[in-house]
Amino acid sequence: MEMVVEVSKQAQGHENGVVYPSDNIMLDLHDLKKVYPTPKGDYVVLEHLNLQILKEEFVTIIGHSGCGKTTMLSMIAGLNPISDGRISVLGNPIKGPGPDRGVIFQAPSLMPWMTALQNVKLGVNQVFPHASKSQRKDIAMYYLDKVGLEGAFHKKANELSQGMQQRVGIARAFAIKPKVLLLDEPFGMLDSLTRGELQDILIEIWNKEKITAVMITHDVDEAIFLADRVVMMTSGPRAKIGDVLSIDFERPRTRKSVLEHDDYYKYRKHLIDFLEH
Ligand SMILES: Nc1ncnc2c1ncn2[C@@H]1O[C@H](COP(=O)(O)OP(=O)(O)OP(=O)(O)O)[C@@H](O)[C@H]1O
Repeated sequence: MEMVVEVSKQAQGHENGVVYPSDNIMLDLHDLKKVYPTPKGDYVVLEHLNLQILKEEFVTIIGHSGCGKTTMLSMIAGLNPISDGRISVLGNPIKGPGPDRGVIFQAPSLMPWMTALQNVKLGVNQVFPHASKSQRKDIAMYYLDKVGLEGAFHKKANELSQGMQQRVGIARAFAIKPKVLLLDEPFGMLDSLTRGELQDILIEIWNKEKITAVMITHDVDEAIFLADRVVMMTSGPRAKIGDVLSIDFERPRTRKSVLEHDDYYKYRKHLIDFLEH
């Protein structure tokens, strides 16, 4: 990724020795801390966590189970209070959830009695209250079409397979046109074929919409295939960013081209070595 360095010191972000011009930074996590009170006393999950994510970047997050990945993502989403430090979107500290950040969870939590279209329209109606009814419907249909659900607009959510429900979840998140998309193991419960299909759909829409994506995954291959950078978290308590790996494969990528690339096993080894130590 090309770095512009001719900016004043004050307007720069610093991370792992890399300097980013501030107008290129979408998300800034600064000295972030999270403490959960427990019956045995305070549990410090995250401490001194610093991470900057660039506009239009796709970042994947890996780390051992329980290190605090979901905690970090839910704090970015504004759904989990920050104990100390700061999270900013385009330089503005977040104060809670907002339509600038869309979230996709492992289970999409749709309204089961509503159709796919109605589920997507729920978010669209909230975010675009001044658009006409037909404009809002068009937005919802556009994204349902993009995720391959053109024939299932009027199916109730509880009549859809898990993979189809997650497609609705993806459509719903993109339809509110967020600046940042936050994904918490979105394909964790799906079979590998569906998982691959949805990865392709996700990348296609992300690429077209030019938004920033932050995705937690336990799958090292998925982390490499999707990301511009893979962020590795240390094990808790007091977890922080342990290492960051830039994935320099050209886009668009195919699984075949990635697997056949000379650097693929080097990247893979780097991530596995981190997780094993
Ligand atoms: N509300 C809470 N109160 C107390 N402790 C919590 C709370 N939520 C999470 N934790 C603890 O904080 C730690 C981090 O949890 P978190 O779910 O963020 O980890 P994770 O890395 O996303 O895990 P996984 O990969 O298994 O999903 C865990 O030890 C968890 O038990």
